[in-house]
Amino acid sequence: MVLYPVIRKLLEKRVVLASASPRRQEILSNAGLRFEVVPSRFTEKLSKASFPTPYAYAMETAKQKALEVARRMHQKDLRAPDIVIGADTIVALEGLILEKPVDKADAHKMLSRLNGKEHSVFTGVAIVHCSSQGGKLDMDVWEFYEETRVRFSQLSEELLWEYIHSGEPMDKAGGYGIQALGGMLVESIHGDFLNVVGFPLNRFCKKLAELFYPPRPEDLQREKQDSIPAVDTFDNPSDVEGLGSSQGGAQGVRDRPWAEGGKDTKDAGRRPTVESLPPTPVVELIDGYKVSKALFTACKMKVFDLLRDEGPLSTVDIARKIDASECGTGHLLDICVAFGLLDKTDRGYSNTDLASLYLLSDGEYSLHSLAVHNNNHSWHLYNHLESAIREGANQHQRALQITVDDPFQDSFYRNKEKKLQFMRAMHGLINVAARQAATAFDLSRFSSACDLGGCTGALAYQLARQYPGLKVTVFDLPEVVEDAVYFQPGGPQTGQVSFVPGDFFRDSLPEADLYIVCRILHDWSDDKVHQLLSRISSSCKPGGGLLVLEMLPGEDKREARAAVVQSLNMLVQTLGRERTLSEYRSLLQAHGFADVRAAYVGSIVDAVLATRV
Ligand SMILES: Cc1cn([C@@H]2O[C@H](COP(=O)(O)OP(=O)(O)OP(=O)(O)O)[C@@H](O)[C@H]2O)c(=O)[nH]c1=O
Repeated sequence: MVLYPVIRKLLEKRVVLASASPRRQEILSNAGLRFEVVPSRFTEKLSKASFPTPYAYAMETAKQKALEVARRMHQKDLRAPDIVIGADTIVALEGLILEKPVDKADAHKMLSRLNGKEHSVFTGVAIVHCSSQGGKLDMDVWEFYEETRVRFSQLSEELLWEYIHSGEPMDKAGGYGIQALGGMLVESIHGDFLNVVGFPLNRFCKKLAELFYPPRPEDLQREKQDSIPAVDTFDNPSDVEGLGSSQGGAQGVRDRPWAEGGKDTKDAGRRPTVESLPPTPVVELIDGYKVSKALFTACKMKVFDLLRDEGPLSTVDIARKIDASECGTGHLLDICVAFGLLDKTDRGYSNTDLASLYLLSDGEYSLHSLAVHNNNHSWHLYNHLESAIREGANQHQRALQITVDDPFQDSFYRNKEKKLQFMRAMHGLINVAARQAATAFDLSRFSSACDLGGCTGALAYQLARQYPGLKVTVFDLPEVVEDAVYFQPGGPQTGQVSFVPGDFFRDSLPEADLYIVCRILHDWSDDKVHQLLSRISSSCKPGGGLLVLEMLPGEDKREARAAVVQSLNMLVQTLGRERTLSEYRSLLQAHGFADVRAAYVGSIVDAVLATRV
């Protein structure tokens, strides 16, 4: 029996599980999936230190496992499967990533660490969608992860050793198997059990459903209920696929009684009554701005820095130190707790791991400046969203009394403090996305790259780290380059990266095998994009590459919420918009690029790589 209709869709495809884990095989075959098993030969040797989070490491390993199998199968019989699934399960405790123990002593070390404490189990999953044309393999990658929190009870040495001698720990992340004897070590679990066992089946099904049946607004209600549709909900999967986005077909409303409540319905008897109203995400949507604003304010008032330096602290102490009322501070802190940014115990408030990672003003992956930038700048523009919608244009004139021909030169770069604020915000954002962007494709065939509009060099340094033979030039306006020095990391990569001042619309571009535009094209109108692509195309040698890093909305390939929000943002703030993969494909082909490939890698950017003909 197949509960999720999307599993049925996969029955028509050649699916390969790139995993030797018997648990994964069992979980997926129990779900009714039909697949071949081709264990990956990718050795799990990625440098853990180069990942901002444990789950980023698990997702990358999962992706590499799946890509290795897809490439190998393609090479072997020139027929890649349609879909390759890779997964990687890790245990994370206090910043440490635990994989499978190498021997009994290692298992003992791991289990002793976990003893009496709560840890997280992350499984990263990569779904690689393959297609081949003329013998060339194209791969789109979709990735996600699931976290489950597991608490071990306090265990004696004797019990630990007895468990280790059972042999069970050896092929399992963290040195235990929750599904068997190891279940006795576990006091509590919060989250998906199967995720601990090795495969987050529930999230996998939801992800597939998103990919194959992108959600319609009215589906949000059901999503909120987080339910798996009943068996008979989608008897014929094609019914669901065929639903139009506007009115919904006759088949479509079968499992959406609320869809019939509209003015035009003939069946007014099925209108929801106040007793039968479904849970609504609308209030949450309405309240969204309050939460954003609370986060901006906590960042501005440096609450997270304070708690890093002096926490845990009580409300009274925090209020005194940030020079605020006790009652107001209490509200702010409670919101931060409710949204997972602060922990509250008898000893007071302290930062959660999430806040420590992203919200300290000087953290390596700090998004603090991005929050402050949204507060100080974007917020004012969004006050005029209605005008932006009516006029189809950005709102600098109305909100900030400036006419904008160039959204950067005119609004940020005229004032040193504004410029640095903007650079800090972009630096944080790109730093978080840089690793996924740099590894979305294998770029090792290029020996030089030029990052156009590369700002502080956040992406350039990550590229240098990933490809030790690559020389990267960051090309940006003189006023940006003069301050990029404040953002340079130390380390061996410094020598690989250089900065050249210039305007990519006017000055000649530095020579390179690979040109990169990361979150640049979305700032500009089609005319300007054509101008820039034509300049890149003239500088790029045949066989050279162009890597476009932008969000890719539409294409029915994945949930596109972040991309459509970003596209709206471009309307309000710039002269551009987000473009779909088909649009990029046409643009790039029009300027002499071919072999256009996409990788759906993250929530901040996706990647499109093309080769100069
Ligand atoms: C915490 C826990 C883990 N596991 C197993 O740990 C392996 C992780 O290793 P991996 O590297 O993700 O996978 P693998 O087994 O090496 O297979 P592959 O996908 O080929 O790399 C997987 O087996 C999982 O089931 C359990 O069976 N039970 C548990 O409670």
